[in-house]
Amino acid sequence: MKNILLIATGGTIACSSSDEGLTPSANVNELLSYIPHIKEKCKLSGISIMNIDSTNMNPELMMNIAKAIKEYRDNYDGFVVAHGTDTMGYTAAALVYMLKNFNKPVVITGSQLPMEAEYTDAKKNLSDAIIYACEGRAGVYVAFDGCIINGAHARKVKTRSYDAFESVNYPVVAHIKHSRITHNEAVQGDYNKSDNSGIEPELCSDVMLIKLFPGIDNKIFEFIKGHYKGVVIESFGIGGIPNIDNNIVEEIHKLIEAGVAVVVTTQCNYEGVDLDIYEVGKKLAKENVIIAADMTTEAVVMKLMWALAHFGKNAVTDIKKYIETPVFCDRSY
Ligand SMILES: NC(=O)C[C@H](N)C(=O)O
Repeated sequence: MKNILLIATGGTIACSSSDEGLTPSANVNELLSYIPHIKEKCKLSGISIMNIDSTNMNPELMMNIAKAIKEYRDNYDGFVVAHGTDTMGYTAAALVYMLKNFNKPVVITGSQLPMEAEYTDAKKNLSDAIIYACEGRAGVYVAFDGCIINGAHARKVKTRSYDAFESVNYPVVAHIKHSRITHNEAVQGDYNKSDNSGIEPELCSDVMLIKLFPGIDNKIFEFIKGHYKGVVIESFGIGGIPNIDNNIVEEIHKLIEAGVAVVVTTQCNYEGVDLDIYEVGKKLAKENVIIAADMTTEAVVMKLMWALAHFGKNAVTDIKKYIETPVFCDRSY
């Protein structure tokens, strides 16, 4: 029987109703008490390392999740993280980078309704996550509504429905129905075997994320130059960046000259950026602009945080190389 550790962090899955609204309160053993049948599938232990609504998640706390996995890495065959759904896509992506050289499964899950609610999705999601962790397929995944999603591609797309998560720009890795897994073998072969050389739980949070909109004021870029080591810019469409009245292309030149790591992604959900299509983009691509390709914004923000923690400011060439190289199939080009 596989030995699995459940790491509880809070989220709706652990919430109870109170006069102030839903608050995370159930501890890890209470969560497990709702799925007694799972004991037939594996040996389970649980720890609570925080009990927060995931709107309060931050890089420091994400690092604590990675550190807990590092601490228990040799004692278990797989790990399940119970987490709020609102920032789950960010934490999943952060774990992909912090754990990229870890060769055991880490499955993150949560729910739209609390475990104690009558029509909760929590029991299924938690059971599915544990069942997938028992499979022994290394990597970081999100288990939600019967889907197993690559941790670098999970995005919350619905605020209320059970099918809240989508696998953006990558196929669903497996489906789980009535505890039975159907693997999508077409994608399994893509994963490189990690060398288990170590968990690197460091992130640098000196990062800004900007979504362009018609009329955006350039002054924000001057502020970014003085305060951040990296910025992710959600451009228009396949990579459109204003260069006439509101010359943001010029601002990007200045940021790069100042040693800030500038990543260009898109505000479209699907298919990614390609700066080679339009003239403005082509010019930018020749500089040290980092191209996010079809990574999700969640993944690119966390990859930048990981890269900045390891390569530092003024190491933009190394950061560019790292971000533009696929890790756990986070980008397809
Ligand atoms: N469904 C949820 O888990 C939402 C909650 N606000 C959280 O992210 O912690």
